[in-house]
Amino acid sequence: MAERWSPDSWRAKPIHQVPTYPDAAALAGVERELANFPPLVFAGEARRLKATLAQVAEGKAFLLQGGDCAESFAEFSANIIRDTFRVMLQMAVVLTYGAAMPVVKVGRMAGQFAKPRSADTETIDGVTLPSYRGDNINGIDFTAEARIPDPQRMVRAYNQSAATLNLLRAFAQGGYADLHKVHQWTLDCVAGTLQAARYQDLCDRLGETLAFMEACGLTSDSAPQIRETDFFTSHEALLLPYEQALTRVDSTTGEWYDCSAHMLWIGERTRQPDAAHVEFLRGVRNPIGLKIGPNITVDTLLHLIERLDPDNEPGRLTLIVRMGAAEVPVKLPGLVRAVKRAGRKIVWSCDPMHANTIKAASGFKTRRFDAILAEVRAFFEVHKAEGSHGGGVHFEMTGQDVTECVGGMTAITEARLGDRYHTHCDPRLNATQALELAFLIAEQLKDDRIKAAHALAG
Ligand SMILES: O=C[C@H](O)[C@H](O)COP(=O)(O)O
Ligand SMILES: C=C(OP(=O)(O)O)C(=O)O
Repeated sequence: MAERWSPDSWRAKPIHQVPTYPDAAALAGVERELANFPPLVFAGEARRLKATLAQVAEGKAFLLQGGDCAESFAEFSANIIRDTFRVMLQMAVVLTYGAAMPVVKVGRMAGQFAKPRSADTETIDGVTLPSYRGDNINGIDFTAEARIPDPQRMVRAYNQSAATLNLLRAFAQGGYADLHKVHQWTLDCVAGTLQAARYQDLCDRLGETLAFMEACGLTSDSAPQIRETDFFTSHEALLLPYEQALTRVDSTTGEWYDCSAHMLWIGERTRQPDAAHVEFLRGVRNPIGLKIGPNITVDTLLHLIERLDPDNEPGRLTLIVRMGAAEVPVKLPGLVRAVKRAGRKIVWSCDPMHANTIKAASGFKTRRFDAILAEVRAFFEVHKAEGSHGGGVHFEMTGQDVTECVGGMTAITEARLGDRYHTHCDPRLNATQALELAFLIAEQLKDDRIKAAHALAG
């Protein structure tokens, strides 16, 4: 018999990585308040994303998921939102050329606030305080007061998410994403780099293609995808009181949707099959992601897939692999084979960020561009060898000119990390690095595509 689910059934399960709020009544008050707020997304949009991800699962589309490691109240402005959106549009154009298939754009935006941490506490100069867990939970300042979980922060995160989503919708549908404007998406901080030159070259070719299509009668009026795009939002569904409060019954289908974002994912640290986060997400009908690290076994993975996607619904489940380049060739093939043998229609995506975090001598957390690229390459190699579709990538990145990851063509060195290190948690690719990575991935996808076509032609 199917196990009963309700938006609060997670409360009876063991839970990891959640804060203890000192004032339970204040928390309950905020949960009631949020439950009365309008949903941030509506179910039909989440279903549209699921249908698009089904195309990815079938090998007919490619997923680009990216954005901040942790959104923050301090770094909240129209320019920051616009710049991340712009660099994602640029990456999508580059990847569309390489993969020769539609690119599904999903931002880690408009809700990506809560962070799982390796340790519950942090010690600086002999003082130990609770870890910072994201702006919707506590403050980043290293003071005892800032680190106390405050439920009012959820209300502020909701409002910031609503404003962010509003702007993203306007950009995506209001003319900014028109393919005739591709030249204008280049950010000032990227201008003058090799990536900018390569991108301009691509734009020129795209301009000629658009002119040709117009001459054939295919205009923005007859093909709206030329003047607007779909842009979806996602975040880790970590802070369950917030997620539950935004979970609503869809009036058209009678099904439950978590209306805080189109797509939600379960992190590597909270994917225990019988614990709260899996319990919560198994019951909502959004497309969902599951992060998997090198220690997952075939049995656990198949058990999790069964729990999260019992109907084997294409587009429902995206497995986001984050193992590190060295582990991918060892651990991933067996998982891909088992999933294939089980007939599961899932999306495979590569997160080359989370198993590649290191500490620089200066103390900054960083990631090496080469290690990130090596993991992406290893991921696609495995899928090619297994005859499966490496369907997407998942990056922590920003449109800002930060110096948080080392390497890439503009050669950010460890010594320069302190110049513009603004992340609230993990190091992000800057706009130039993100675009460079998109070009390198596009080259590989194009190469694989051409080789596959030749092989088919005999
Ligand atoms: O983004 C992911 C995690 O929140 C992050 O890697 C944890 O960082 P920590 O190891 O500093 O806690
Ligand atoms: C915490 C994250 O990832 P993971 O669960 O893979 O460590 C994240 O993507 O922010």
